[in-house]
Amino acid sequence: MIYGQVQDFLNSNLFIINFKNYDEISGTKSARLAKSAAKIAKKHKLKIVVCPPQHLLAEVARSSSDVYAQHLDNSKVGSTTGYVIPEIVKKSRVAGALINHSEHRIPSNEIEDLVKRLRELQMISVVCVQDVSEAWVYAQLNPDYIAIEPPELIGSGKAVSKEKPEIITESVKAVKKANNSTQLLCGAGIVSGTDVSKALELGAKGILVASGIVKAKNWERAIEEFALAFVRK
Ligand SMILES: O=C(CO)COP(=O)(O)O
Repeated sequence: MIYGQVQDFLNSNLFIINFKNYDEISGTKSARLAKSAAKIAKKHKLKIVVCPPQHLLAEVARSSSDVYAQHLDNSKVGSTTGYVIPEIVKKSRVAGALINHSEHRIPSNEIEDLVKRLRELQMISVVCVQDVSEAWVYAQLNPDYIAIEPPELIGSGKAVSKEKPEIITESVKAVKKANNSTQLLCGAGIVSGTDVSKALELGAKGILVASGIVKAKNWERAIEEFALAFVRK
């Protein structure tokens, strides 16, 4: 992305679908889900990013421009084995990454290094946090996004925006206090358009969702329902 495009990107809402390792997205199904996301994104002029499993990143990124890794390792370019690193995935057209997801936590010094590395590579960084105090700590690193996800609501079908609205409003404040360009996303338990609308009403710039889309019977219909919440906000 050139500079102007990066700015446009950061000014718009963001809808990230984390495929995790659900069986529903195994093999060629990841590319199919990414294609549905791209179709709805285009229809509504909305930023929808997909995070397929690591081994499918390059394949999905061949046909979709908005692909982030679910995790990256802070290992060096060169003689390192079995790690997935920013410089190399960038060359397969991966545009960003989740860092420190609740299901793949890493030490704070690695979070700091990865945010810097992604910035230098002009890739988008999304630092996942579990509570408001972590939102404040990591917002000060100025990642592109902080994604707040209370771990107990992940995969529960009970939306953070309805169960714990205060965690979103407090995180918005924490991120603002850092006084930089970082923006807040939220996730955990989001399964409907009204969950999305509520998250946006509370001040989130977008959402990070997994099972609500991946496990839906009809992917396109579910993505469309979420997308409409962004369009109608
Ligand atoms: O962990 C999450 C996204 O990264 C949230 O998962 P669910 O949408 O399944 O609750």
